[in-house]
Amino acid sequence: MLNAAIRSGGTYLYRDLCKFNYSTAISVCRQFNTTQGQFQKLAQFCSKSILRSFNNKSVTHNTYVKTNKIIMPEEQKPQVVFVLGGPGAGKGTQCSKIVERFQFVHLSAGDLLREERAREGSEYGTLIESYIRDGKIVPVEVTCSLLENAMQNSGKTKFLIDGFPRNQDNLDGWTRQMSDKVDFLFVLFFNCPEDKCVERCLARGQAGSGRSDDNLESLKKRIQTYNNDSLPIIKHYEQIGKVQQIDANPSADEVFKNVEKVFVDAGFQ
Ligand SMILES: Nc1ncnc2c1ncn2[C@@H]1O[C@H](COP(=O)(O)OP(=O)(O)OP(=O)(O)O)[C@@H](O)[C@H]1O
Ligand SMILES: O=c1ccn([C@@H]2O[C@H](COP(=O)(O)O)[C@@H](O)[C@H]2O)c(=O)[nH]1
Repeated sequence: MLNAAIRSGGTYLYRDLCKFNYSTAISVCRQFNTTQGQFQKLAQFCSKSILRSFNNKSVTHNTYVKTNKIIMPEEQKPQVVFVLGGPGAGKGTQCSKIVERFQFVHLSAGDLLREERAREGSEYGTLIESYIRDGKIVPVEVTCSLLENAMQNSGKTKFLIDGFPRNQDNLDGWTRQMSDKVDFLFVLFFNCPEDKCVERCLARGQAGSGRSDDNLESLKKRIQTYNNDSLPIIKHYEQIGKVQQIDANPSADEVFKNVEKVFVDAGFQ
């Protein structure tokens, strides 16, 4: 359809562009060197479908990208921070504080998997439960789709992705499916001694978390998976200068002082 539009040399554009999805429409506009005036005409014509898509996708209407003669509204990609660290390091606790202070959306990959496990009729419920209980990492196709859906459904643009990517399969899958769609900022890494992680998870279990993996047997496996599979991913991001490391040992409020500084230094108010 895109090729047909391009071949038709422009006359096709205003009449039929509204039938395209957002990305195709943008692509056609670029191919036709659409000017700002033409774009406005197009926008009026296609107000029902295209403009609604633009709004959903948080296009910055006042900003125009100028490349040669092409003048198009610039799409603001969602911003993503990955939050990593051992089990019980305090990722979820700190994410709640970041949400309150900086209005990010917190998406815990573990929570999304637990929700999917509990969803009636889910084809992945049994698989997810066996992976979680064994401290193993669920195939990325499942997790990445849950994350992408949650991002789209939120209608927001600043995300903390907590507990992902946890292994090479996660990283490869995310890169394939999501890297072009988002603006990745950095990894927020909570560095916590192993004994402290275990102590916190066991206390959380005893306090009634209801999690099937807050027990010593599952924790041994989770820590092994973390050391073998997740630490190399953190090292990878460190090598490309994308890790903000936080000491997760002190009290939650003390930890947050350092977290807050990272976000302020990154330009968030
Ligand atoms: N800095 C801290 N000092 C003491 N306890 C903490 C601290 N941060 C979190 N906790 C407690 O430790 C437990 C684990 O914290 P949290 O759920 O935030 O960790 P997490 O890294 O998200 O864990 P998981 O990866 O297992 O989901 C919770 O009961 C929480 O209240
Ligand atoms: O990307 C992910 C995130 C989580 N899992 C599985 O869930 C449990 C619990 O995760 P928490 O982050 O501690 O809530 C984890 O041990 C994995 O089994 C996953 O597979 N992929």
